[in-house]
Amino acid sequence: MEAEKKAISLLSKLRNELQTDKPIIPLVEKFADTDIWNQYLEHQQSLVSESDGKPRWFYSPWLFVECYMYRRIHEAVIQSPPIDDFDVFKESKEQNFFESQESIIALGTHLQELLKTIEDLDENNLKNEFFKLLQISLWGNKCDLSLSSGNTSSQKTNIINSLEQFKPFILVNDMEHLWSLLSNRKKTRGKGTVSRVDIVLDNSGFELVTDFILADFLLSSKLATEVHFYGKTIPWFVSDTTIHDFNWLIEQVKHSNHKHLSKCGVDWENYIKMGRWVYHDHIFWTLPHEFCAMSQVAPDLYAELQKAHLILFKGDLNYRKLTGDRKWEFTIPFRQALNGFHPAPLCSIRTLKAEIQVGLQPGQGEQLTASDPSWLTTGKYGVFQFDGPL
Ligand SMILES: O=P(O)(O)OC[C@@]1(O)O[C@H](CO)[C@@H](O)[C@@H]1O
Ligand SMILES: [Mn+2]
Repeated sequence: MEAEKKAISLLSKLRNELQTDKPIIPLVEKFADTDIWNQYLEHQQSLVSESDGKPRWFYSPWLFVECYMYRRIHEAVIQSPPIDDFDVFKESKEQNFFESQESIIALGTHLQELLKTIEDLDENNLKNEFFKLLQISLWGNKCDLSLSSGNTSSQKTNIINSLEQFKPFILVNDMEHLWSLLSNRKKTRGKGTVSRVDIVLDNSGFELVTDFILADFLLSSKLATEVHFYGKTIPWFVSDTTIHDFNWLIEQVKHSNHKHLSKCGVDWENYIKMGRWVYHDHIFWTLPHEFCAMSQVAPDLYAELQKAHLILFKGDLNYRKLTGDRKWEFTIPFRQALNGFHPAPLCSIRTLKAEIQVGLQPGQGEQLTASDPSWLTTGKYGVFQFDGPL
């Protein structure tokens, strides 16, 4: 109880600092990333020219203060042993999973039915199935909990039946490039060679299930021989996946009463045991840095990503970090916004929740603003935005 009281008082202090636009202060508790964070704060400070020279909550870049807020929430917890491994968002993440049960069962059933005949599917049918599961993973990204302020944001209807209806809302659709890349590699790779797809995960719960379904299909269709996942080391943007969420979800699926779903769970656990699915942790994902800084700030992670043949970046926050969260013109090419970040061919799979979008056709953004003024922030629109080999 003493520890809880302490954590709550630290959180109240944080809320007060935020609400009254106090200066951003350095982190105090020693943790793996404390020094890098404090260096970054100093760098932000050097950019401020006002009289007291301190970055403040209301006048600093949104990406930076938002990441800082989640890092400070974590600091309040690690300063309060013995509850220092407490995940303040655990309950809402689990609730999202349970509330999406029907939809999850429908997806598990769809996958298991598909796997029965996958060996006999011709090229065209395989491609159609690939596109379906990509779109499911895209719309799964609607279900994040930070946009809804931690309120329920589960998937209640069977998403498979809605794919055609949602298609007009895909603003950039590079799915064909993904297919060409993976199917050409499948045809030309020699026996025993690897095709590796890396997925930079976003939200736990329903979205993570859609990512697992896609990853299972990638192996079962032989479009990939290995899938590597990247999660967050600390609780992040409410619903983001940690190793605990990753393992918890597979356990839940495995112990489901539904035979198709529990089969999914058994298979997924086996993929992990066999090293065909690999989970990676790295503190870089919970730093405020944009991805073009990765090769300098986290060269080991950059080198790991370079081993992939394709990297899928899930979600809105990853898109903001890919593009530096800048006020780009809507028509600027995606590659230009990536600003030199190119560990391997990559694709952002993201529903739009923040006021940034690049790579649109001339006039497309203006047209959307006229017909649907909140198009950038509601999660109603989505993109598959690919940046191919250099
Ligand atoms: O990355 P995700 O889960 O798709 O979205 C995270 C998000 O909801 O959090 C922020 C709002 O707090 C926005 O950047 C973004 O829309
Ligand atoms: Mn998220």
